[in-house]
Amino acid sequence: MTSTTLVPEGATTAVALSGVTKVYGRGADAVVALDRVSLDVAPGEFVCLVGASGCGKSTLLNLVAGLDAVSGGGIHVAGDARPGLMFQEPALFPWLTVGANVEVPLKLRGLAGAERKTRVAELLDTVHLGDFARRRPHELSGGMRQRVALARTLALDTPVLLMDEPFGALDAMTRDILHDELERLWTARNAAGKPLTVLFVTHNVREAARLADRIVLLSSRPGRVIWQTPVDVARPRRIDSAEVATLAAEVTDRLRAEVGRHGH
Ligand SMILES: Nc1ncnc2c1ncn2[C@@H]1O[C@H](COP(=O)(O)OP(=O)(O)OP(=O)(O)O)[C@@H](O)[C@H]1O
Repeated sequence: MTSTTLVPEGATTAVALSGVTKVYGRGADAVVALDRVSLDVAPGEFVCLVGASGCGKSTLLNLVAGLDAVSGGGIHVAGDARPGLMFQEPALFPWLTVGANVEVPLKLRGLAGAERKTRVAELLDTVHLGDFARRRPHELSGGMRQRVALARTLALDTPVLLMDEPFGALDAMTRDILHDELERLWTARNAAGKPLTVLFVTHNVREAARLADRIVLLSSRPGRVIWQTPVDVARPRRIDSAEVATLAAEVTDRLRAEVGRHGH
């Protein structure tokens, strides 16, 4: 099975991948990273992509972000909106204050000075950093820096958020808090009629079961969609709940079977 979708027929999609193939290099050195991946993501849907190391998860996000070109197939992002991208490293400008970091996308979007100030304050409040606008990144903890990165990505006012292991470098407690915050702001955006579609890559199956509306499992290289499941667990969720643990165990079994099939 290389082409699957759980989005009801006729529903609009925020991100559509159809038969996406990505090959790096040429000839004998060619690496097929993705092989005919098809995936429709509904507006406001939270999709977690899981898979063994090297199965092409980051490649997929980079292609959706427009940072690289597909070798075959097509990608459509609704309204041709530029997605926001967040990585494991916050990638903040160390010489700028927290507020100035969040202001960068607003300047690029051409917002006037007064409007920028208001928006920076709102965004920092959203991630509970209202009192830290004048600090510099090195004065903050890792979790706080990732919150600044999230505020800066939200400043793009994008309907599509691409997250590549964004909490992978954080301790479990901090990650837990950021899961709550991300879920809260994602729920608020959807409730306000400004859907936030999230494509979230993780190695951590518990994290996927904690956050996702749908979990999509990619095969080992070349990456293909081999299995997916809706997550019917009421929100807000807890990562240590029995329902999340049961689903995570099922995904782990599937992942183990896939890794075992490939011997790596
Ligand atoms: N620029 C590149 N040139 C050649 N091969 C590449 C390039 N980028 C990625 N690859 C290869 O493509 C495959 C998919 O890489 P990718 O980083 O997308 O996987 P991943 O699932 O995100 O991995 P991980 O979980 O380890 O982060 C890997 O085999 C990788 O070595």
